[in-house]
Amino acid sequence: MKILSASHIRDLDKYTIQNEPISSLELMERASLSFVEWLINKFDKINKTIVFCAIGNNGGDGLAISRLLLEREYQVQTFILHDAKSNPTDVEINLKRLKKIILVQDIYNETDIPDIDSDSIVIDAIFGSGLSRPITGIAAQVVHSINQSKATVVAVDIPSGLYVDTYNPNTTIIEADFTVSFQLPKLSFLLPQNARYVGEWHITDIGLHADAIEKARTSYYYTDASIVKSLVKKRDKFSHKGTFGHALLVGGSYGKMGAAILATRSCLRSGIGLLSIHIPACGYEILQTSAPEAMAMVDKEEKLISDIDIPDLTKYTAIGIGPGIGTASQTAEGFKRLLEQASKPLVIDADGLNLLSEHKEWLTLLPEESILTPHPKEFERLAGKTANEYERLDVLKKFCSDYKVNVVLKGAHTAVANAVGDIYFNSTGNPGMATGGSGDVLTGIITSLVAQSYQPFKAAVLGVYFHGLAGDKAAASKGYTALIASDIIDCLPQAFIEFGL
Ligand SMILES: NC(=O)C1=CN([C@@H]2O[C@H](COP(=O)(O)OP(=O)(O)OC[C@H]3O[C@@H](n4cnc5c(N)ncnc54)[C@H](O)[C@@H]3O)[C@@H](O)[C@H]2O)[C@@H](O)CC1
Ligand SMILES: [K+]
Repeated sequence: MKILSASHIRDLDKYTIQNEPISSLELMERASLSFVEWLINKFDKINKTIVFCAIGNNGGDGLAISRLLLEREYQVQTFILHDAKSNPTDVEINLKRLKKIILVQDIYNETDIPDIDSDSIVIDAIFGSGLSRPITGIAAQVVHSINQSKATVVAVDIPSGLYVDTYNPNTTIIEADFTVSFQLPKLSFLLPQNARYVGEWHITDIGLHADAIEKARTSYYYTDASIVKSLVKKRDKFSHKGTFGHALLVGGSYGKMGAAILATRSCLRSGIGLLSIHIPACGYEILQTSAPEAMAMVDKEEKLISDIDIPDLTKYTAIGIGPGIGTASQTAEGFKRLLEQASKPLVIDADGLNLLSEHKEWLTLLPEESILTPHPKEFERLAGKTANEYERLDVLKKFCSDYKVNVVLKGAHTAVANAVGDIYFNSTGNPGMATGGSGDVLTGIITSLVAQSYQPFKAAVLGVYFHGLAGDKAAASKGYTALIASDIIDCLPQAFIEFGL
């Protein structure tokens, strides 16, 4: 799915109205109906809904939603905030329609704000995608009352106060339990700093024109099943193991062989033809017993990786380095030599990233299209601190463009960025995956896909998606608390099978 800016959304709206064609009033009705259907489907029992509307189109949705709920015999109380001057026509019409059935209560000042029962559902239709400045005055007081209440809060399109795609330094923002948004996800939903405002978010299809969505230009995408289907390559019956590449993984040190093993096993489970792994001598038996399918090469050092003295690097179709290597000075030297010798993109994780942060001058040695997979803290060490997550996206784009690399910025909606400024946010995964070894598993998957000749950026997007999907399948049987990294590997087969792979 595409992620569009506030102005693109307005254009999409206009295009649909002109070309479907449909009146703006009808479009508002369709959006409101999709919200009501979601609401009724979600909650078995609805005691009472309290709808707060302002007088923009988001408020218009709220008025239409109130009427549609009343027609379905739900108990509804609707309040309208008189904050702005003039009402758009569609809002006027919806207000008149609603006033024929119930008394719509006005909010002019603080004493007009109702008490909010804890067992009610509050529908936030105060401001939507048209919000252009921080919320102040009576609207701010209403937002605070809603946030202080114990009621379940459902936001229409976007929590009031949040901007679609830019940072709002003002914190007068609705803290919704659920956000039901129209047609496409909004950038702000995907940034962890907004999780407390957005809650659990859902998208409803309101039939905005497909041609306009297709034509809209954006650099932000939400990696869903349809994007994944368009990127994966099926195996044909004449393929042999040479078709699926030969990967090299460099990992492990004394006490951290587990990281190398996890990357090895996930690489094997992601379709690699052949896998060699360079490990410290102490890891030889561990590796040969736990992953007999991989070929082991040992370092001259017993406990760590030093000289990654690999005769012919060109025979490997991808090289992954980092899991469990540590940051000892001999390892740093070996790592630097590998950077100098490698001509194909590298996949770099964990201590590989720490070594890069300690030696930023090595960043220019990275082969083009290499993939770096940092956590936010690791990224901060590489690229510097930012004031907020919107600014971090700009830094992410600049970093990728400066060094001509791909970065997988790990988090709840992992962001995969490339050198031309595209960012794909992932849709799979769960909190159970925040556990030791999960990142090593991801390194193995991405290395495997690059080795199978997926273009590195696509390999990263797909690797992140399948890693999350396998994690979701693991969580379905193990739950979030008990989930460990090996469970993700065990569920990779199911994740690939789901896409006919
Ligand atoms: N995008 C779509 O396809 C559709 C959008 N609809 C609804 O329309 C919404 C967007 O409507 P609008 O653009 O009218 O804007 P909003 O309803 O989001 O409200 C903004 C209105 O308040 C004013 N305003 C902005 N910031 C303010 C502030 N801090 N304090 C007071 N007033 C402020 C603006 O001038 C504007 O009139 C969407 O969020 C959605 O709910 C739906 O009705 C139909 C389909
Ligand atoms: K809203």
